[in-house]
Amino acid sequence: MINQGPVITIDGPSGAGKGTVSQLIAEKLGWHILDSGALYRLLALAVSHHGMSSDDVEMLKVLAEHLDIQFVQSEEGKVEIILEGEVVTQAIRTEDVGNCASKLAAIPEVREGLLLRQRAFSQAPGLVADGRDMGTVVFPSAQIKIFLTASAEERAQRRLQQLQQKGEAVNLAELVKTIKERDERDANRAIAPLVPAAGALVIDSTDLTIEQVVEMIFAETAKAGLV
Ligand SMILES: Nc1ncnc2c1ncn2[C@@H]1O[C@H](COP(=O)(O)OP(=O)(O)O)[C@@H](O)[C@H]1O
Ligand SMILES: Nc1ccn([C@@H]2O[C@H](COP(=O)(O)OP(=O)(O)O)[C@@H](O)[C@H]2O)c(=O)n1
Repeated sequence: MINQGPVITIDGPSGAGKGTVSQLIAEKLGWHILDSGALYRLLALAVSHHGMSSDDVEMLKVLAEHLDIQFVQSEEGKVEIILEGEVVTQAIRTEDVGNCASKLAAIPEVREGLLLRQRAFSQAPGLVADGRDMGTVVFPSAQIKIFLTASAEERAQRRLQQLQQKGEAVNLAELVKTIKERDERDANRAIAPLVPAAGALVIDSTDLTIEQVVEMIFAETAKAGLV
């Protein structure tokens, strides 16, 4: 792998705060960001748009390799996600798309198809990569590896608020159930299961604020001499 600058990987289960924290760290450092979950979500949406079967794994691999995606940064710093010419920034964030993404993510050919695309995000001055296997598979030589977690109940509560703000009708018991199902699938799949990378700093954010988590990761970055 060509090293295009330092990489911070932030892996962990759904709702642990990875996306929020990655964004804040990337802004603070002026580095690039990879939201790898968005790639799995985009693939899920494309499969549904094209009416494809998830049994045809070779076709899924081809689609993953060639999916027409753009991450476009607006002047206000907001990122719009475009799939095959259509703005899907909001459309990929539904629970349905997330569940479908989680199922596709267990297919080895899908992960293989997305691997090089993810590595291509590693560009100077540096990258903050958010996902499940960033430190274990995609960027094994990352300078800093974080495993961010929180209790399933806390994560479901956070997700509830997030979805309610977007006007999506969900209930807490249902969310706890799907979060646990997703944890189970992520942790037990044969390929790239969700586990802390060797040497990762494990942060349990259940009783921490977003700012406290950001500070802890920033302190690691400073300790490693990257800022
Ligand atoms: N440490 C924290 N304390 C409280 N709420 C948090 C914390 N970290 C994240 N959140 C909130 O939880 C929700 C889910 O966070 P998100 O970054 O989307 O998680 P992930 O990317 O791990 O799925 C967001 O609404 C976010 O503001
Ligand atoms: N690097 C990654 C990122 C996401 N995923 C999968 O893709 C799904 C969507 O990722 P996400 O981070 O956007 O979603 P949430 O689980 O936070 O809702 C997850 O449920 C994972 O199963 C993965 O397997 N590997």
